[in-house]
Amino acid sequence: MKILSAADIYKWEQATLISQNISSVELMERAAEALFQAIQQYVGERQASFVILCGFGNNGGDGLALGRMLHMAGHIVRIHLLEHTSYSAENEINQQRLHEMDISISSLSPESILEFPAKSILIDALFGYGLARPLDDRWKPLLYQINTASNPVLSIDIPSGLFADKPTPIEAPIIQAHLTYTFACAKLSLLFPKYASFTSNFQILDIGLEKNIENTLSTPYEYLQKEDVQLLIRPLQKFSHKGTFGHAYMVGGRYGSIGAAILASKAALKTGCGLITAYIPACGYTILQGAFPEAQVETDPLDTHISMFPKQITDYDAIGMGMGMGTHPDTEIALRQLFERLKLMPSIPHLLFDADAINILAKNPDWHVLIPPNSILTPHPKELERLIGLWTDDFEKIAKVRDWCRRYQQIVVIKGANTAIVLPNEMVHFNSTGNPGMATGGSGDVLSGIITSLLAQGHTPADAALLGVYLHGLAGDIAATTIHERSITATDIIAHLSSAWQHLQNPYL
Ligand SMILES: NC(=O)C1=CN([C@@H]2O[C@H](COP(=O)(O)OP(=O)(O)OC[C@H]3O[C@@H](n4cnc5c(N)ncnc54)[C@H](OP(=O)(O)O)[C@@H]3O)[C@@H](O)[C@H]2O)[C@H](O)CC1
Ligand SMILES: [K+]
Repeated sequence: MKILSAADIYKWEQATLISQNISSVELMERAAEALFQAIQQYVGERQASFVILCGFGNNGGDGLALGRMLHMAGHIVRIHLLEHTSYSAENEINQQRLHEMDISISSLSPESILEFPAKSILIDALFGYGLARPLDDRWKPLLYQINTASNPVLSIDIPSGLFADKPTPIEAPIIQAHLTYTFACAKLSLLFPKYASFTSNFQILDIGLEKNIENTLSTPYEYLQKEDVQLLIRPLQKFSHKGTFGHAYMVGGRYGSIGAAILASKAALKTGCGLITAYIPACGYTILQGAFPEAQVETDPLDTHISMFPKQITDYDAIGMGMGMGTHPDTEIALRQLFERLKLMPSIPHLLFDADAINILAKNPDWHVLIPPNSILTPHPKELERLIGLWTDDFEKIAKVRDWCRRYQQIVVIKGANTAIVLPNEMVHFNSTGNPGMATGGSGDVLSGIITSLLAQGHTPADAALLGVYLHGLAGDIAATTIHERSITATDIIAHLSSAWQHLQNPYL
């Protein structure tokens, strides 16, 4: 699914009105109907109480129309409307519809002192994507009352005060929504860690905007969903043997963190590659063989860390390296020598660099040009910062990574909530699966194993990164259905990979 700018969503909306021959009030009614259905689901069977805070534009219009529908369904509804010199036409029509039904509207100003009945749900319909500049300090008292109330806050389209597609200064007043119902497509700001306190959760509501028109709007940003990744799966063949599914080589571990290599290797096998060989320092031999009999194990001549890469390393289909590897100077030299060898080879395996492999690369900026094109780097935010330097906001971070990927023709997977996969063509895919419980030690090692496995199975690097990230998040989401998010471990993610495959390949789920 595309992630569009506010300007493009407006174009999409206007072109839909013409192509479907409907009025903007009818489209607003459709949007309110979608909101109403979603909120009915949120409250369940019970009668609920709502306080709807409406602005003077179409975001406010949505709130007014929703208020009418909730009232008609028997809920207790209080509607507040910002006093203003002029309202949008659709807003006025919806005010009129409420008057005709004798549903009262109270006035609201930035100075209002409000009382929210206990257990009522607050609906934020103050500003949507029409926000033209950050809200000024005059709005602070009103937004403070909403943000500090114990009531749940549901935002319509976007938390009021937040720009959809450009940086918002976080010292400006912004609604802190528990859940945002956003129309037609995801918005960039809903996906960025910097705004997480305003947008902890969101749900996309389909309001029937014309698909053909969406296809004409171009954007470098995509929201990665099930239907996108299903297209990337390579089918299993009846006459397959273990060689068909590729041989992955997992390089990592040092004294004290052999577990990282075990997790990555297990995840690789569970994702479906035919064979895996782990290359670890000698101290890990017994541990790895004991923990994981399916793996083949090769060891470095040194006991504590990796000091060389064996000659045959280039015989494998894919190599994932760096998990728990450490940055010992010997390891650094070994990596440099590997690059020299790769340069001389006519064809090389697909490569994934994680954790300490990235830290070594960050320490040596002159090596960046040596990383073979189409390699995958999977940094967490701190590793990314070491690699590309600081950024002032998430928009700049993404711009810097896009620049990096184009310049070096590499794929960067920025790990975190809504992991972003940035491709050499500068497309950015934000993942839709995963949960906070996955921010746990070893989760990244599992992701490296999954992606390396998909590379070994013959997926292109871009497909392996997209499918791998989605699958990893999905396994975590399925784990969270039976294990509390706080208790999810990396091993649980591996244990649920099989269900994630089943879910992904089942069209009815
Ligand atoms: N996506 C869709 O297809 C649909 C979306 N809908 C809803 O419409 C809103 C967008 O509505 P719009 O009227 O364009 O804008 P807003 O309601 O967000 O607000 C616009 C008014 O706010 C004023 N404004 C802007 N910035 C500020 C500020 N910092 N302080 C005070 N006032 C501000 C602006 O006036 P200015 O001239 O002063 O800029 C506008 O008057 C969208 O988010 C959806 O909720 C449709 O209902 C259905 C289809
Ligand atoms: K809003």
